[in-house]
Amino acid sequence: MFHRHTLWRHFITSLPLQALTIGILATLLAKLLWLAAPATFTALDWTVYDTWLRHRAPIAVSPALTIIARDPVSEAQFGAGSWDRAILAQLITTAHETGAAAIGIDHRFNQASPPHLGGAASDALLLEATTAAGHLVTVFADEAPPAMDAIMQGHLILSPHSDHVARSLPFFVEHGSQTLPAFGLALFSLTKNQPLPHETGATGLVNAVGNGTLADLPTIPLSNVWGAIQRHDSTALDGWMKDKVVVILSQPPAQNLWLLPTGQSVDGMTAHLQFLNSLLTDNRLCQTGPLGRAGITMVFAAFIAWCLLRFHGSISLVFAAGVIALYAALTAAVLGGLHLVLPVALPLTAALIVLLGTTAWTHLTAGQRMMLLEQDMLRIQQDTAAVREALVLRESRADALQEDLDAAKAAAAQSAGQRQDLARATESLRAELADVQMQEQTAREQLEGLERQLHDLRAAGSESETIGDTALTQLAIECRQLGIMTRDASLLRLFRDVKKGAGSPLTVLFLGEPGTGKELFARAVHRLSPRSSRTFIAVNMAAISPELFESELFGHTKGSFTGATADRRGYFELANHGTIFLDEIGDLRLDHQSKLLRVLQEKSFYRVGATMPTTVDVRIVAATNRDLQRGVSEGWFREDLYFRLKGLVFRLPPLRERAADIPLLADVCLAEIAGQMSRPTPKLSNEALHLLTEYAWPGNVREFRHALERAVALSDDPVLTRSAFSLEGAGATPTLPLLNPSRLLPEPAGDAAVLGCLRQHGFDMQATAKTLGWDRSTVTQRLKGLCFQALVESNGDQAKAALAIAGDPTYLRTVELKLLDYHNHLLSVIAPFKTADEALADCTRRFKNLPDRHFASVDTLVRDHFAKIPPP
Ligand SMILES: Nc1ncnc2c1ncn2[C@@H]1O[C@H](COP(=O)(O)OP(=O)(O)OP(=O)(O)O)[C@@H](O)[C@H]1O
Repeated sequence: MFHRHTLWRHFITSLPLQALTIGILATLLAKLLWLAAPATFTALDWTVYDTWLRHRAPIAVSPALTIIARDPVSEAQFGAGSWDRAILAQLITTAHETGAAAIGIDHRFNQASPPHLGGAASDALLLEATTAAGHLVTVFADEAPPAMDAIMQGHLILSPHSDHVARSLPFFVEHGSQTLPAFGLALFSLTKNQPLPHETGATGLVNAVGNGTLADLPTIPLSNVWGAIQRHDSTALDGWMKDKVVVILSQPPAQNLWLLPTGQSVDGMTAHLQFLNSLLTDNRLCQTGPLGRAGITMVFAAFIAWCLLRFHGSISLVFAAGVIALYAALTAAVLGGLHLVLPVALPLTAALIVLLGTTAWTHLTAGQRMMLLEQDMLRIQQDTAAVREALVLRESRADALQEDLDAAKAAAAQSAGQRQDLARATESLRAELADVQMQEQTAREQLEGLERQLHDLRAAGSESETIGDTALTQLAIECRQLGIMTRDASLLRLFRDVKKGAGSPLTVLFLGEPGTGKELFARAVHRLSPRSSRTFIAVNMAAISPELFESELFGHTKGSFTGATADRRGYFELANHGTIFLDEIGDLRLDHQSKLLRVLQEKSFYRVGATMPTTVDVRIVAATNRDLQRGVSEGWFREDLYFRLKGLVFRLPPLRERAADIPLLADVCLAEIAGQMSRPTPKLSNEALHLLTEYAWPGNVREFRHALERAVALSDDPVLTRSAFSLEGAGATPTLPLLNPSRLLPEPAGDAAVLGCLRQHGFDMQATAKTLGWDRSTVTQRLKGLCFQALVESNGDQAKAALAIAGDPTYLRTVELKLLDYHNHLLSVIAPFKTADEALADCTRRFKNLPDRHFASVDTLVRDHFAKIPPP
């Protein structure tokens, strides 16, 4: 089952999920706003439709429709009010006999004719005519005679929206137990001989010809038709009525008017006839239903939310605006092309809500997302370190096996007697080698995958932070006041978090390479904390002599040991109510670690020689450039102490990852250095600045400052050029340009250059070999020679030798492993021999690819080894 925390982590790291949630909430909120102001939202929602209706090209008038309407002549002839129903009966009979496809009349059969209009005789004639016509639709009347049951009755109702504009008519309305179809719809079904549709809740949109008045439809004056009937003019009657939908408008114009989107007020019959015309000309308009509208709004809102979350700053706004504009164009295109009306108000309101909501959400969760990203990065960094270690071991194993294989092959060629044994040994070595090479390849692929993930996370980390330029500038000013020079966004963000954490009592741990400013930040924590008016004590744990550890840290009482001539307070007491900075905490011996742990846990300790404990109130800040996590897994750092120190952890980025800081630091340092030497401040040439920016700076700002000091001291020029800096000196790690490396470093290239290239590639043999254009075993032999040489120079101290080769502590572990492996292999090769000379003779054969200059080191190592073996 999913843990709540896991779900939250999953949610906050998944952009699509967040976008979808924001989309759903925005849709709901937009709907609520709609309910609060329905008229405004309705008017906005139909803007595109209303505008389109007024400005589009007029739709066709159906040739299959004939509307017979009263005219001044007929008014004079038959009177201005209701007619004698015998006239209507005559018109219906004529239409029927002429072959009309369907007949519609606006007559209501709910009252008997008065005697002066024909009375019962005319009623009988009309009933007879309508019954004979069959295909006939009348307007619904409450109490129609029973004989009307065979004839269809339609309603003339429209459904005005909340802004009082009538844009649609209901397909059906309920009246008591009856379901009445719309007049136009009923006529259309009759004409086409189709059953009425079963869409009870559906509505039809009016797609009016012209302005939507009756005059825009094909009307024929009643007097003309009547004249033709009198003259028996069958040609004219055929032209008007044959195979057509004939609608006879016998009633004086109705008083009940509806406002159309075109701005015209029309009666219900006109609107229904407009609808009928749109059906006959296949110009029926559709609109999305409530579910469709909600769905479209949700997708639209979620997409905008995704744009805002995915891209930051003004780019995200440009994307969001683009999506909105695209949707507006789409609504117009879909209405014009597909005759489908898409929602407008709901999506636009939701978009606005998303715009505000997403900005607020991003700000509210920025800290959390950053924390999760950092956790992920830390985890992947640990995985990467483990895989790198596995890779190094496999790589070394593969190289050693290759050497053994070569030696076995050479032996097999020389010794005829043991040929079979040697062939078997060769075969098994070959199989083992293939196996190890495969494992190496797998580890390499895994490593590449992890490094890609790390890269993506770093990119996400720098993207997901949305501190504006003004905020960054303000942070840079605050940093400067504390002596921290930077304009790097990641360091400024870290400073912002340090500022936040400084107020809490939590222990702070700074990690980072030497010279990255850990002590500077530790002092900043103190100055930004409520303890800033009290003492700040910095203790270098690596520099305290082991014998004096307790006395230095906890103090002693007079006479507690020889030389303790008076009571003395230790650093913890001196820092009481203030801050103690435990620098180089990773270099603390294990026995001292447990003593320190007790103080951190209990905030009390015994002075050396004291019988009563001393209690203090101190804020702990610690720093190290060593990997404490690895220390825990390798056993040189106590896990409980590590957890005590891990209150707030900050990893300071190395200078090479903060290229923007180089010019700033150069300006500040040069001004300071020149001031100290009472000289005018020199400038840096562009080339020199480029060199400083390209350099890897393993000693970070400290090394950077020293390089500038050296350059200023040795040059009198007002402009420091590239030649003023000797960065390829001891311990330097030049960054090799990515030119054709094989041309740059021919085979006899100096060891320093090969080492530089190895460091540049993090001691990845394959990558180094590729850059140099050599095969991997040549690079391995070079590194092996260098490792042997470093071992000799450090008198067999493997840690020291590894550090000399690694240069940068980041790769110390990798080099340590390789060095150990090379050395162990050498020892395993010479193990069977009794004397150094015999062993060396075998080494010459075995390590035939090792550069000659390194054999002196092999010689020393082998002889030292045999010198240590006691004589039998
Ligand atoms: N951002 C910075 N702005 C100005 N000076 C800096 C900056 N970072 C480091 N320095 C300077 O670099 C030198 C080394 O800094 P600091 O001692 O704080 O580094 P550190 O990480 O604690 O080094 P170590 O691990 O070797 O103790 C100091 O002189 C410090 O003032």
